[in-house]
Parts: sequence; structure tokens; C-alpha cells
Amino acid sequence: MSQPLTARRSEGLTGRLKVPGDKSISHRALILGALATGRTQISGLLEAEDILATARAVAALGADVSKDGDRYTVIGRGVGGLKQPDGPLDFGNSGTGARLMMGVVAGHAMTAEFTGDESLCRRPMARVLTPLQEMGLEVEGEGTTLPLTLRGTQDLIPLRYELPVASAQVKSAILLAGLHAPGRTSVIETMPTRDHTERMLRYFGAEISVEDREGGGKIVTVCGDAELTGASVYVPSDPSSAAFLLAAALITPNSDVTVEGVLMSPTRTGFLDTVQEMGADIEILDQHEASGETIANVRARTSSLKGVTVPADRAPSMIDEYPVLAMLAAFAEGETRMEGLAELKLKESDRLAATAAGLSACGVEAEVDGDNLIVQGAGAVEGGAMITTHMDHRIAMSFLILGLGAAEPVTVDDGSMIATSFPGFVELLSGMGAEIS
Ligand SMILES: O=C(O)C1=C[C@@H](OP(=O)(O)O)[C@@H](O)[C@H](O)C1
Ligand SMILES: C=C(OP(=O)(O)O)C(=O)O
Repeated sequence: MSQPLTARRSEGLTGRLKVPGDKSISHRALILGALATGRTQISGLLEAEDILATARAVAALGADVSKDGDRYTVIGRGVGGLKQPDGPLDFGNSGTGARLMMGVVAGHAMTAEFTGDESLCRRPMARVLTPLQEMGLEVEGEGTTLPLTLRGTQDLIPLRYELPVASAQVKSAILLAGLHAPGRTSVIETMPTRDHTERMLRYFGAEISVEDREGGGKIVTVCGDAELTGASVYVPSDPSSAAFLLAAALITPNSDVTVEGVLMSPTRTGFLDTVQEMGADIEILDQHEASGETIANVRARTSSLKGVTVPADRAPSMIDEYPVLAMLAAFAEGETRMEGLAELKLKESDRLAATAAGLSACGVEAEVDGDNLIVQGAGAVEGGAMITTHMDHRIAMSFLILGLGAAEPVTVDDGSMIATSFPGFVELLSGMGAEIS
């Protein structure tokens, strides 16, 4: 059932708030907890649909997942110790859950059916299946989209693989499979992507090395036949979720908002770097270390923005933030060029097309030129449109943010998918003074 939502011009957004836990770290904490021996305790886990699907999947494979207050506990079965699931593993809307778990299933002598919702069943899986098949995974039939039946093996072969696309999901699936293979499995990335898997693997006791690659990028190597030990994980606030609240403050008059405890990994801060280049009044406060990651409070105040060029090599560090950046570009003065975004066509929807179409409907000049998105900012936005979200949470949230600054209300056709990554989005914004209903 679709749930339309409308955002109206708002001002004076204020507050000090926390957004829910980081989605990438939450998936990984559940998965490594299931592959470890003993108890993993997770505080701050993101309780969104994508993560709950991963929790159900690891439970279906025999890990014990429970919740007490706001802490989750996973009792794992050790690397290679998971059991054949009784039914299909349904990952809902989540590319990360599906792709990372393919790496896990690859290393177990089991058959598992992977499925998901309409959006996930359109997304490409060959990028993960190809390297995993080189390691020994078998895929039933010729298909490369879900639903798919996969047969893993206890006799995986280690792999050295150069990623053809900059993808932390593909890197992570191979590293997770590599835990089961004898010898060393290496992933070579020419453009560094988020490094939460390698950090957390090390934290759980795996032998892992990260070297600089000649000519740029990284080589990540994991030693197989690994043993992981359960650990305590703290999940910081998700910078991709924080971006929406910060953007709302930047484009509405008289606003001053601080988001607390935000993950500041350099592999995730491209959005903050870019808005600062655009002239945003952003302050990074109280930066410190927590559980091996840097976190900080981020303060944003109403700002006059100017258009910029965002280079292709910044894409991995802000890949999920482009739709909301495009909204800011619409309120900026001048052209914003966002380059090298082929990957955005393969997310929950074709985000380049959905963003350009929605902006045009709101009276903003926007076009997709090959893999680039170009927005002509005019300092103000008309709005007054109904936006098609194509089952994409980030498209829904981005256009609601646009509506808070536009002259006329902006309606999204379906806000229900927001729960896949950011439960409480509407309530948090309403608490800041935004008009969304
Ligand atoms: O590894 C992860 O947790 C993620 C990696 C990114 O996808 P790709 O690996 O496809 O770039 C990102 O878009 C996604 O939201 C989360
Ligand atoms: C691309 C995203 O997630 P996933 O690939 O896990 O579906 C996202 O959250 O924007």
C-alpha cells in the first residue's frame, strides 16, 4: 500500500538530534556476529527493514539473534558453521544484505534461495556471482537477478580479484567468502570504497591486511580458514541519513541543526566535503574515536550555496547522498555537475533518471548527460509537483527535503519505503519544525 507524503515550505528548523545507526555497519555486525563463535553484542543497531531482513536471514542460517532493551545479541556458529535454511532468504529492498550474504553462503555446503522485493529483483547480481563462482559457488540456471538458488561449498578456492566497479558490497562478499577458503583472498580496488568490512573483520580477530595499490587504490587481503570471536559493537549514526537533516537546515531560513554522533569515516564524508565547497555553514564538533571509527557532531545552519563540480573519484565516498545533493544544487546559484555516476543507475531505482525527472517536475533545469547529472541552480525552487519514487527510499526522502524549501508543496507518491533505511524520518523532521505529513 503506497503512502503519499507532502512537504511544505518551512523555516526555523532547530534541534540537537541523533539519527538511527549506520546501515552498512549494522548489516556487517549481524553477519560477523553469526560467523563468530560466542556472543556479539550490538548497541545502536539500525532497526530498519533492510537490517531486519539481514537479522532474519542470519537467524534462518542458525545464528541466535535476540534483543534486550536497545541492545541486540547474536550467538554465532563459527566460520563455516551455519546451517541450511528451511526456506528462501528474503532480503526485501536491500542490495547490501543480499550481496554480502551470497559471500557467506558461498563458503557453506548448503543450498539457499535468495529473493527480494520488485526493486531488488531488478538489480544486477552478476558483479558478486562472477567472483564467487570463480571461488566455487554454484548458481542454478542462467539468471543473474533474484530470485536465485545458490549452492555453496566447504572447498572454496582463494581468489585475487580486481573489482571492475567501485563497490563495497562486491568487495565485502569476496572477503566474507575468503574467510572460508584456505590461503589468502585479495580484493584490489582502484577507487577506495567504504572499509567497514575490513575494519570489523580485524576487530573480530581475522588476519587482514590493507596495502596501498601502485597508481592509487587499495589491496585488501584476508587469510582463510579464519576464526572470528564475538565482540561488542557500537554502531554510530548513519552519515547518509544525517545528510537529509543537514540539507533541510541548509535550505530553510533561520535554521540551526546539530546531528550527534555521526560516523566520520573518510570513506563516507564526500557529502560534507562537497557541501562545504558549495559554501555551506557546516561545523564538525567534538570529533573523537569510538569502537575503531571516528564520530563527531555535525552542525548545519541556513546557507547561501553555489554550484560546484563534483569529481568522479569522490563518488564512492558519497554514493547514496547524490539525490539529496542534487536537491541542494537546485537551491544553489549556478550549475552543479556531478560526474561519474554510472552506479547510481543500478540502485533501488535509476537514481539519475528519477532525480532529474523529479527536479524537472519541480521547475528545476536538470539533465542526465551520460553518467553525469547536471543541475542548474537558480537560488529558489518552484515545487508543486507529485514525485514518482520507484520504490526508492532515498528518492522519497530527497524530494521531501526539497519540498521544505520550495515555494509550493512537494508530494512523493510513496513514503513507505523510507522505513527500509530511516525509520522515524518524518517524526524527526517534524520535531525540528518541518511541515511534512
Ligand atoms: O557496502 C555497503 O554497505 C554499501 C555500499 C554501497 O553500494 P555499492 O557497493 O553497490 O556501491 C551503498 O550504495 C550501499 O547503500 C551500502
Ligand atoms: C543503495 C542503497 O542500499 P542497498 O544497495 O543496500 O539496497 C541505499 O541505501 O541507498
